[in-house]
Amino acid sequence: MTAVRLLVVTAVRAERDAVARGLGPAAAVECGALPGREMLRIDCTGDASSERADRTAAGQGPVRHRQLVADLTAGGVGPAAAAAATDAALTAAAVRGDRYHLVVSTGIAGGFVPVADVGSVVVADRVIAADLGCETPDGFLSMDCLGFGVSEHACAPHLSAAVARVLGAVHAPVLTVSTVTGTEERAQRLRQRHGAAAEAMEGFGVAEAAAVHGVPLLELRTVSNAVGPRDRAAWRIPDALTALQDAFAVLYTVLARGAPPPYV
Ligand SMILES: O=C(O)c1cccc(C(=O)CC[C@H]2O[C@@H](n3cnc4c(=O)[nH]cnc43)[C@H](O)[C@@H]2O)c1
Repeated sequence: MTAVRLLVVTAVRAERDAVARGLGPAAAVECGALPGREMLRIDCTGDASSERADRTAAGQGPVRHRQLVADLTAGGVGPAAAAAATDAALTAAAVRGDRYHLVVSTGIAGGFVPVADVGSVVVADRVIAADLGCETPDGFLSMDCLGFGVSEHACAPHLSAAVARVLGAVHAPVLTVSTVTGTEERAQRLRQRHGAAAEAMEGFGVAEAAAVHGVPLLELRTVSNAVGPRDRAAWRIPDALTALQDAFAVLYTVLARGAPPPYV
């Protein structure tokens, strides 16, 4: 079976480590693929995942798992940091002649309640740069309206739909913002303009780099807070990190046992 090579980009280490726990139990090793950047590598097909295959297949005969090698990086908060980290990793892989099959942008997010409640999982069908453009008296003009490029990227349609189905997740647009929404007014404006399920700060940056390299994209978010008036005390970050870990355990089975790459 073809080995799947995966690049996972989070904003912070707590998210990266939750992903590593979900993809485990194989140990993550520092692979130092890039100067000045930490990269964890997990080969999910070691002895430990053979045990997992045995558990999964108990009483059903042997189930073969595709080899899955995941590189995990915490690229920083915001679309610029995310784009830089993703491009660096994709360029290094291309130079090594060892290209990735899939890039996953992931972490916690704000949810547009009730489409995505706190504690829920969102898999993007597309990522939208929601505050990159021009504010005018007649409304917001996006990058494509201005003729400066695109303002959204599609995620791998079949894969993202399959992952959402298996996870029981919301499958809808995820916004990328440089400024976290902190008022009901802006939340309503974004809700009406895009019909999105969640907002976060990195997806579009990851997507821009992935598009340049021609690598398919997934964005998977777990909801730690409602989009709207700032209420830090209501954030459920530990729960969202646990949900992220659980979601990646499921993603592992989809990638290791579902349709092989190329992802479409
Ligand atoms: O201190 C605050 O009030 C505050 C409010 C919202 C977000 C933050 C962050 O530090 C979030 C940064 C981090 O988490 C993702 N995230 C989570 N929830 C949201 C959200 O509602 N809107 C945008 N981003 C969110 C984001 O991707 C960043 O990586 C602090």
